[in-house]
Amino acid sequence: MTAKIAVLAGDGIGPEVVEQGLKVLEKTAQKFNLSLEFTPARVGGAAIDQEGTALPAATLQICQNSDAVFFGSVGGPQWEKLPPEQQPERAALLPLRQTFNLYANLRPAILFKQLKNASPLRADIIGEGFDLLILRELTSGIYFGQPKGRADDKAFDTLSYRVPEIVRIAKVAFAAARKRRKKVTSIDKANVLTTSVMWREVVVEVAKDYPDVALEHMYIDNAAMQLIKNPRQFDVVLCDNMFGDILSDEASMLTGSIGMLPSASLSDGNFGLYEPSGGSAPDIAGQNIANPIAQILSAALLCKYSLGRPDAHDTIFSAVNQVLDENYRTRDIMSAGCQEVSTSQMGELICGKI
Ligand SMILES: NC(=O)c1ccc[n+]([C@@H]2O[C@H](COP(=O)([O-])OP(=O)(O)OC[C@H]3O[C@@H](n4cnc5c(N)ncnc54)[C@H](O)[C@@H]3O)[C@@H](O)[C@H]2O)c1
Ligand SMILES: CC(C)[C@H](C(=O)O)[C@@H](O)C(=O)O
Ligand SMILES: [Mg+2]
Repeated sequence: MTAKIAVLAGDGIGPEVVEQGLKVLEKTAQKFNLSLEFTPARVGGAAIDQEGTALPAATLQICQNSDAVFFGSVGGPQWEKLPPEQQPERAALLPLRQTFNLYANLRPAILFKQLKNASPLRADIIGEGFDLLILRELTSGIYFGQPKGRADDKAFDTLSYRVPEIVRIAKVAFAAARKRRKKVTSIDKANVLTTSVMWREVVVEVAKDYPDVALEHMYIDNAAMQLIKNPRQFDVVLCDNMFGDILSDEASMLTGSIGMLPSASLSDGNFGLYEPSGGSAPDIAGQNIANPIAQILSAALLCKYSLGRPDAHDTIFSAVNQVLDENYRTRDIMSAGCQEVSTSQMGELICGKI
């Protein structure tokens, strides 16, 4: 059976890194005899410029007809003068997440041992490395709560959660932890926020069905500090939408660069949207220097979750490992004694190991 993949490259470095991700997916498909059909579609600022809207109906239709969306990134200074609700992030990415009910956002932050020198952490803190999973609730919380708006000299957003929204993301966290090191750290601000008090209560309830998984609670401010003090204490880090956004960027840097952090946004079935956790990086766009590994590892997650092929995932992961073993680095993860390569060279090198 042919798997249909919508390709939404978007803005900034999006097209450059998506091209490398596609090369890797094509090579992987050959190796594993998978039939993949790619359909490109415009999104974000690129779609605004061509069609006057960040998420054209045709793009949404292509996504609806697909088994997965391979997404680059959207946004940039050119579109920041538009009314906020027309800008790429709010008019394309958030509606996509909501339309497909992609409530579970997996952001695995893994320190490849070859990148110890690229991490800002001290060697004794890194130890043998770390492998944590930031699990971010993606379709509720302050991003989507109503009302939001402005009146006179006031602006407001609403942070709200319903119990079932917390139950479902907590179940994903415990199920994931069961296959890992059996620990969930639930992040909240229950000393101040009413939503967090309920979040904590609900997580405690859900935990009763997973007695084999240890649960701890941590305030967001402490978590931001503990991540740097000792990232190895974490296994699955369960966060609401906003806290997960922030902690995942922080965790990415501990692995060497935001250019290393992939993500999978999932719902209850096999459909998913796969994108790097970072953005369109306008400061380096068009220079062929962006790190494509986050996009390539997002392709690996696509194989695992939407195609049901963990073997293809592992092959891509191992290809990245081998290229790092050979000391090839993009600029963001460069260190002494390594060879600097461009975005496209990194993509080629990884393809060569598949
Ligand atoms: N999912 C998305 O589409 C997404 C995510 C985050 C930000 N954005 C948008 O991207 C634009 C820029 O946002 P920002 O600057 O806050 O965040 P950003 O992640 O784009 O960039 C932050 C810094 O990280 C660097 N960086 C990011 N990805 C990199 C890569 N693959 N390789 C090497 N360096 C990389 C950038 O050069 C920059 O210095 C904004 O319009 C923002 O809204 C989009
Ligand atoms: C671009 C923005 C809307 C998005 C978010 O905040 O979710 C991004 O920062 C991310 O982490 O995917
Ligand atoms: Mg973010």
